[in-house]
Amino acid sequence: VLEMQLTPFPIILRVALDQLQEKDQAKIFAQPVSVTEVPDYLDHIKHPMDFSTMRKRIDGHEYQSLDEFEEDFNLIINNCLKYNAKDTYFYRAGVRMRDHGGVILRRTRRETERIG
Ligand SMILES: CCOC(=O)c1ccc2c(c1)NC(=O)[C@@H](C)N2
Repeated sequence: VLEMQLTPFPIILRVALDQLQEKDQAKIFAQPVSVTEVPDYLDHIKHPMDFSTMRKRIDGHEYQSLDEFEEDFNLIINNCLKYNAKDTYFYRAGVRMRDHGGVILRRTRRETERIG
């Protein structure tokens, strides 16, 4: 039986975002990369993204689907893997977040669309 999720969509996204941020204990993905700390960041990264911006987009009802939410998550990861050299702490944190995020987002998608 096709069973759609009864939980409001913004709640589902906030729970997923909280689960992603649990995997960012160092909070390196929590806020926009500081252009004072990293002056050349915006020369390389044309579409910055971070978890606080994603939270604002949830509150502003800017995500119409889980795909759109995942698109911003993938932006965080791909920006990180692009800007940081492979032998850096940041790059390795990006790889780990990509892997953790995949598990969390797959579970969220499965729980949202239940076909019983
Ligand atoms: C206080 C100094 O902070 C940083 O240099 C810094 C802080 C956070 C960062 C970052 C750099 N680079 C990044 O690519 C993303 C993952 N986060």
